[in-house]
Amino acid sequence: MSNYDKVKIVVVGDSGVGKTSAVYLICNNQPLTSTAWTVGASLEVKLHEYKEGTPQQKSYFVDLWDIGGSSSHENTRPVFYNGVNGIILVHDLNNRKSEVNLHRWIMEILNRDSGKGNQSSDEDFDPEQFAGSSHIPIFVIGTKADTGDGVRQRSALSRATSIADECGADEIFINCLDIKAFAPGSTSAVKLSRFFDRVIERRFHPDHSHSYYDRRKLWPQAPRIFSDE
Ligand SMILES: Nc1nc2c(ncn2[C@@H]2O[C@H](COP(=O)(O)OP(=O)(O)OP(=O)(O)O)[C@@H](O)[C@H]2O)c(=O)[nH]1
Repeated sequence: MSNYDKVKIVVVGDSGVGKTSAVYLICNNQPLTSTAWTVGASLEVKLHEYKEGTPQQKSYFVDLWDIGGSSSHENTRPVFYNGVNGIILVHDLNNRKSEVNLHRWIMEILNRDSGKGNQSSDEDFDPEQFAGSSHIPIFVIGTKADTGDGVRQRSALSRATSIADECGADEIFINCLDIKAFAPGSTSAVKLSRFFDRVIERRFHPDHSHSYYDRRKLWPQAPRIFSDE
């Protein structure tokens, strides 16, 4: 197998929101027809072309760690958060609570070393501090855009209430069962590719990534909390 450099991205969100379905679609370019609860975590790998079409183009492996959302596994999950280079937050567009709960998922990743796990409350979450202290790129996926009226309701919400906006992250709404959800050139595919580029840039070319963080007015003095730096 080719020896490409790789980055690690964890995919988190409540049980049943569609993490496994989204990861499968991203890595296999086809929808998953039958799913089961993810126990622990499962790993899918995508070969990504960094800065495709430019002289800097290079292939990298993107490891997508699909973390089981069941609360019964929360004590064992922190082991999967070591050396994380990026985070994909997944919520069900027809289940507003699943978006609110993403605060807890972020706190679980932040607290992985403290033993607090998922016991943090929504009130503990300070997106500015989170983004500033970790500098970890985040991407948000809203699933089940094909069902209910979740997309309409979600679009009507003020931007201030969106987790993506709180974290300075890009966001897409998709139907994970649609083979065209990440069709080449589509908005979703372009945003996802840009996110992978950011994760790779920050891990392997940190000198080039300042403009991204400057734009988001992050907190430069904050301690670095993730270990692989
Ligand atoms: N209609 C529709 N169904 C979806 C979509 N995404 C996921 N599903 C369905 O939702 C159910 C749960 O999907 P999973 O991908 O297993 O959810 P998960 O987040 O990985 O769940 P856990 O493994 O328990 O953490 C499955 O029946 C999927 O087929 C979507 O965009 N549209």
